[in-house]
Parts: sequence; structure tokens; C-alpha cells
Amino acid sequence: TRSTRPQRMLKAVQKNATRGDPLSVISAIDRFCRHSEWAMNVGDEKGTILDSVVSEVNPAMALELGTYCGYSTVRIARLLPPGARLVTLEFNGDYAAIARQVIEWAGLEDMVQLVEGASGDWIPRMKEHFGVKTFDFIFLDHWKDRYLPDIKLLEECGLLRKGTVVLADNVICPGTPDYLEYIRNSPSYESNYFRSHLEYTKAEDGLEKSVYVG
Ligand SMILES: Cc1ccc(Cc2cc(O)c(O)c(C(=O)NC/C=C/[C@H]3O[C@@H](n4cnc5c(N)ncnc54)[C@H](O)[C@@H]3O)c2)cc1
Ligand SMILES: [Mg+2]
Repeated sequence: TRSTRPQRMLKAVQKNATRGDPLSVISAIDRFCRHSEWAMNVGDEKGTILDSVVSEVNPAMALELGTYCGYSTVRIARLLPPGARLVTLEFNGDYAAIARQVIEWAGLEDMVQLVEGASGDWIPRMKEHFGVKTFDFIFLDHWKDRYLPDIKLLEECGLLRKGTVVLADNVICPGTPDYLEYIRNSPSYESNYFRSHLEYTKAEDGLEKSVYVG
């Protein structure tokens, strides 16, 4: 049977990227998406904004919702300080299997804990199951109608602390109107919009950076 797009993306990484070199994995995926097949990675343009926020936060404990093929997982994990950890949730087994191999090709498997499961099920178990106290940095890039319920769940589970930075992809395209409305009007967050473009296209999109103030 015909291969899937994530499988073809992984092949492109194994063919064009150097084992243990995260930047070569990132550029191999960007080249694949620009010249072969578009895919919903955060991409190179929004990726530089993601990089600058991760570098500024320098998180010891990071969370990603929506691993997909692991592109942003690699972008984040390559910037983490030694001993830091990135937990990434992905409930599609096929995508998780591809992402695991992409993360391993980049040589970042020691920094990353890929959990195969739904955010709604696993966020309440972060403390007792993963020994997480609070997250320093959170990247939202899963189904857009899950951003709002999951940020509220993260609050309820006490997983945010004063200064936790939440970065949300696609707040314009596909768009997350209910999340934006909540986070921009909540006294518990200071938010800023970083205007950019939908990955590999000229359409507008952007990232919303929100700092939890408690
Ligand atoms: C109209 C239109 C369509 C598509 C686009 C283009 C476009 C551009 C983008 O950057 C996008 O991020 C998206 C997008 O839809 N992303 C959804 C990404 C989901 C991944 O996360 C996984 N997942 C989804 N919910 C959960 C969950 N609870 N727990 C754990 N994993 C979850 C899924 O298994 C996927 O691995 C789309 C732009 C405009
Ligand atoms: Mg996205």
C-alpha cells in the first residue's frame, strides 16, 4: 500500500540529514515541505520565533501538545540546557512512531519523553506519573479546539507557575478564537501576538505568547 506523508518525511530525514545533527533534521524537513509535500510543521519562519522564545525561557521542564512528526520537538529539545526535559504528547500511534524516529535521528531522545496519549487524559497525571512540579514552557500545536480546555486543565492541575510561558501556534490560521478571547482577557496572563505566516506559505498566521502571572 502507498506510504503515508509522515513516512515519506521520515525517509527524507534519513536520506538528507546527518545522525545526531538536529539542524540538519530541521532543514531536511523544511526542504521536504517546501519542495515535495506541504505538512503542518510549525516551519522555519515561525520556527525562528519559537527558537527565540525557548532560548529566552531556557526551560528545565517543557511541555508540547501535538508532536505530529517531531519537527517542533527537535526545534525545542536542541535548545534545552543539559538535564532539562521536554514532555510531548501525541495520541496518533502512527505519528508517534514517526516522531520517535525523527527525534532519535536528531540524537535528542535523552531530552524528550514522547507520551502516546491524549492531552486530556495525561495532563492530570503529569505530577504523579512524571514527577513534574510545574512547566516553565508550554507549546500548543494540537487540535485547535483543544487549546482552551487544555490551558484551563493545566491551570486546574497546578502545572503553571508565575512566569510560565505558553506559546500557541496557528492562532490565525486555522485559528483558535475561543483560546485567544480567553487568554487575552484573562488577568492571569500577559499576552503578545507574534505575526508571521502559515508554514511554507504566504498566508498570515502567528504565535501567541502568554506569560502566566498567577
Ligand atoms: C483551514 C486550514 C487547515 C489546515 C491548516 C494547516 C495547519 C497548520 C498548522 O500549523 C497546524 O498545526 C494545523 C493543525 O490542524 N494542527 C493539528 C495538529 C494535530 C496533531 O496533534 C495530535 N493531537 C491532536 N489533539 C491531540 C490531543 N488532544 N492529545 C494529543 N495529541 C493530539 C494529532 O494527532 C496531530 O499529530 C493545521 C490551515 C488552515
Ligand atoms: Mg501548527
